[in-house]
Amino acid sequence: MKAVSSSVRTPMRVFKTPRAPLTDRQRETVEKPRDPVHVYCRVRPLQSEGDLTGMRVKNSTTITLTPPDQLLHHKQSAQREIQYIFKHVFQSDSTQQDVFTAVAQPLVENLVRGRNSLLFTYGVTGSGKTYTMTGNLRHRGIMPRCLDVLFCTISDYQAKKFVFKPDRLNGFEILSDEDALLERQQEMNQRFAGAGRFAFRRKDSDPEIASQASVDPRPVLGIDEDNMFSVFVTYIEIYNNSVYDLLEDSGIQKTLQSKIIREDANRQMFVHGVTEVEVKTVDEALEVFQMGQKRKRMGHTVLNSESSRSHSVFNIRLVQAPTDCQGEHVVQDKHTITVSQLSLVDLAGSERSSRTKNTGIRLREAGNINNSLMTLRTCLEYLRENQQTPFGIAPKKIPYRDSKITHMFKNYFDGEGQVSMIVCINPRIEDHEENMQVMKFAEMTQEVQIARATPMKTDLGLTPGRRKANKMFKIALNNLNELGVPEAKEIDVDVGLVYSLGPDFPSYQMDSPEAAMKIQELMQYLEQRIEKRKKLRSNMDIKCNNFRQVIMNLEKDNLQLRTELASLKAVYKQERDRSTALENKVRIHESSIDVLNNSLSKRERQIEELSQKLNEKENMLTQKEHEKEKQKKKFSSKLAVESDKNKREFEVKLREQRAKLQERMRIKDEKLRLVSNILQSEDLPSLPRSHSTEDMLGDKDRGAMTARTESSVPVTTRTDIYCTPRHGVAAANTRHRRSRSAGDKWLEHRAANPVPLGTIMQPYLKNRKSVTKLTDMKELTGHGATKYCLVAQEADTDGDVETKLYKGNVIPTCGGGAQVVFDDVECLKQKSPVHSPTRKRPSNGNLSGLGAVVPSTVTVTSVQDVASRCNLGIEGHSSKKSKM
Ligand SMILES: Nc1ncnc2c1ncn2[C@@H]1O[C@H](COP(=O)(O)OP(=O)(O)OP(=O)(O)O)[C@@H](O)[C@H]1O
Repeated sequence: MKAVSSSVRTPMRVFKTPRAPLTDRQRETVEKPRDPVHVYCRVRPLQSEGDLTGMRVKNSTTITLTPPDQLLHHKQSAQREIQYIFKHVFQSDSTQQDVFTAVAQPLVENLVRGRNSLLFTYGVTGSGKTYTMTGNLRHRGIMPRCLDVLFCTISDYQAKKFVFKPDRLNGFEILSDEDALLERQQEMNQRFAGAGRFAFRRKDSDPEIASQASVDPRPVLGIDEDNMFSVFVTYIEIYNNSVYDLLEDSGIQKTLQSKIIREDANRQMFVHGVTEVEVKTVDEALEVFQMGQKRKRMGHTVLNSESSRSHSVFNIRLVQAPTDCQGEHVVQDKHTITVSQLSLVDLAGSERSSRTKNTGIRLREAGNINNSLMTLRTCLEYLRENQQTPFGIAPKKIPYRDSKITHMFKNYFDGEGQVSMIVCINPRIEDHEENMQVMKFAEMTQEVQIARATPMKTDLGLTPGRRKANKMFKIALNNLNELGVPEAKEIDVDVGLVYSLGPDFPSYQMDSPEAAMKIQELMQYLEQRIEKRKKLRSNMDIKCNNFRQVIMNLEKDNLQLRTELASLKAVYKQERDRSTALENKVRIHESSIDVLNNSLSKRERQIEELSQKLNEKENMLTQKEHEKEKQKKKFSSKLAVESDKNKREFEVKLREQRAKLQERMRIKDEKLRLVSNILQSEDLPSLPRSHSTEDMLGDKDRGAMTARTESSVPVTTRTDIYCTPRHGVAAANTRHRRSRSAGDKWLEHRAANPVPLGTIMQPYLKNRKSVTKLTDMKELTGHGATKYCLVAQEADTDGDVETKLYKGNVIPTCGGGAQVVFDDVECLKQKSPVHSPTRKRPSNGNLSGLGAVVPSTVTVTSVQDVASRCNLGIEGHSSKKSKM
C-alpha cells in the first residue's frame, strides 16, 4: 500500500544500534521466505443517503481520503487528497462472500494444510468490524463461512470424537478407540442428564443457526486424505487488559476468572487453562460461539460494559494425524499430530478517548483499549524497523508483553504464519480524523514482513491414498460377497499400493450397458498396472540391494564409530577423572586461599591498627619536634645573648691584658735601654746570676771562683758574661795563649748518678775528666783542663728528662786562678713515648734561634744572659750551637 499525499510527513527515524551477531532463530527467520501482512480495506455503506463522505474508492486496490474542510467549502482541488493502496479495497456494496473469498478462504486453506493464520479487523466503533467478522443471520460473516468451508473440506476425514484430547498445555494426546468410546459414552450420559456443558442441539432446533448453516460452501483442495481431522474451538475476550475464557464453565460463579498467557514447548503462546471444545459440525461450532456470546453479554451486564470495548478472539484449531496402513485408525503417536490454528480477532474500536468523551470506568476502558492498540501499533512499528535495518545490527526489543493482545499473538509476528488485517472504514465525514489514524496504521502494518509457515509433515512411510483405496476395496469385497462370489473371502490385496500408482481408479459401477466394455477396459488397465508393478518391483529389488549395501556400509562405519566411541569414552573417563582430581585440588586450594585470605585480612587489620599507632606516635614526635625547635630557638637566642656578653667581657679582659703586656714591654724596653746604655758606657753592671748553675756549684766552687775573680785583672771593653758572683769578676790573663795543636782537655762536672742518655748522639768531649764536685781549684787548673762542661739534668712537668751541657773555656787568671767563660749550651731532651707529643714548644724568641727547649728552672733571661756572656767571653768566637 502506498499513500500519496501533498502533506509533509515525518521521516522515519532509524536509530543506529551496535552490531550484534545473529542468533540461530534470527538466521532461521532470515532464510525463510516472507510475506507482508495482507491489509484489506472494507468500506461500509453510509447510514443515510444524506451523509457526507470524503472517501472515494478509486479501484479495487486504491482509496482516497479528502479532508472535511475541503468538502465543506466545496473545493475541488485534489491537492490535499490522500491516497492509500491496499491489497484489496472492498466497496460498500461488497458482499460478505466477496470478503470471505478474498480474505479468509486462503486462511482456511492454510489451516487445512497445517499452517497458522491470524486475521483481525481494525477500525473505529461502528465501522463494521463485527459485521465483517461474524455477520448476522442474513449476512454471514467470515467466521461462520470459515467453519462452513472447513467442515465441508474435512467432513469425510474427521476422527471420531475424543480421539484427540487437549492436554491443557496447548498440545493434544491421541486416545485409543476404546478410550475415545468411553469418553463419548460419558458425554452422552451427561447430555441425557442435561448436565453437559455443551449439549449440542439438533441443527433444526435453532432457526438462527439453521439459517446460518444453509450456505453451500466449496471445499478446500489439497487436503491430506490419509489424515484424520478434528476441530477445536476456543473463544476468549480481552477486556481491560485481562483475558477471559468465554467458554469456561463458571458454575455458580457469575463472573469469569481472568487467565494468564503462557508459552508452550513449541514457543507458541496460549491461554493457560482455556476451554477447548471439540466440534464436529458447523452447527456445533456456532452453538459454542453463541454460548460464548451469551457469556460475554452476561459479563458485560454485570460489568456494565459494551461488547465494542473488548477484543474478541475466536480460535479454530485443526488437529490432524496420519492414519495407519489400513487408513482406519489414527497412528498412536502424539508426535505425528499437526495442529494448525486460525485466529479470528475482532478488535475494540480504535477511536481516541477524547472523541468519545468518556469519563470514569469508560475512560479507563478506553485507556486500556487505546493502550493495547497502541502497543499493537508499537510492536508492528518496531518489527518493521527491525526488519528494515540491516542484519547484524542489534534489533529493538519489541514490547509484546505490554499488552495481552500482542502477547497472545507474539508467535505470529516473531515466528511464522500468515497475518491479515481488514481495516473497516465508516466513510462518514465525522470519522475522517479517526479514519486517517486507521489508514496510517494500516500503511505501516503493510510493511511488516511475516515468515511463511512451513508445517512439519511426518512421513511414516505409509502408502499415500491408502485410506481411499482400502475403503474402495472393502466396498468391492462387500459387493462381491453380495453377488455370492466364493473367492471374494480369500482376496487379500494391498490396494493402497495399486491406488497410488497412477491416475484415478476408473469407476467400477457395472450397471451401465457398456459394462462389458468397461470390464475390458478395467482388465487392460489392471494388466498395465500389474506390468508396471512388476517393473517397479524389480526396480525396487535393485534399490533394495543398493539400500542393503548402503546399510552394510553404514553398519561398518557404525562399527568403526563404535570402537572410536569406546576409545573416546575411555579417554573421556580419564579426562573426567583428571578433572575431578583437579577440581579436588582446586577445592583444597580454594579453602587454603580462604584461610590465607582470612589471615591476610587479620594482618591487614593489624597493619591498620599499627599504622594508626604509628600515626599517633608520629604526631607526638612532630609535636615534640616542634617543642624542641621552640626550645632550640629560645636557647640559641639566649646563647647569642650570652656569647655577646662573654665576647664583650673577653674583649675588655683582652684590652686589660694587652695594656699589662704593653706595660711590661715598656718596662723591658726600659731595662734593655738601660743595659744598652751600660754597655755603651763600658761599665759592666752586675747581672743577676743563674740560679741553676750556681746551685750546681758547691760553696767551695763558689769560693774558689770568687777568689780567682777577685784576683783577676780588670778586663777591657769586652762584654763577657761571667759565672761569678756579682761582687766582682776575675781579670783574665791576657797573655795566656792556648796551644791549639795540643788539643782540648775537658773537665766534665756532673751529678753523682746522672740519668743515662741512651741516645745515639752523645756529647763529644775528648780528653775528658769527670768530677761530681769541684772541691779544689787544682781540679780545674792542675789537670790542665782547657774546657769546662757543666752537665745538669732535670725532669720537666711532663716527665721528660732534659740534659743541658754548659760549655766554656777555662782561662787562667792573672792571679793564678782560672775563670770559665761559657760559650756554648747543649740541650738534650729525652721524650717519653707514653707522653703526649703535642706539647707546645715554647716560642721564646731568644731560644728559638738555638732550637733548644729550656727547662722551667732556667729562665729566659738567665739563658739569654749566659748566651750573651758566653759569646762575649770568647775572643773572636760567637758560635751558637744547639742540639737536641
Ligand atoms: N458492510 C456493511 N454492510 C451493511 N451493514 C453494515 C456494514 N458494516 C456495518 N454495518 C452495520 O453497521 C452497524 C455497526 O456495525 P458493527 O457492529 O459491525 O460495527 P463495529 O465496528 O463492530 O462496532 P463495535 O466496535 O462497536 O463493535 C451494524 O448494525 C452493521 O449491521
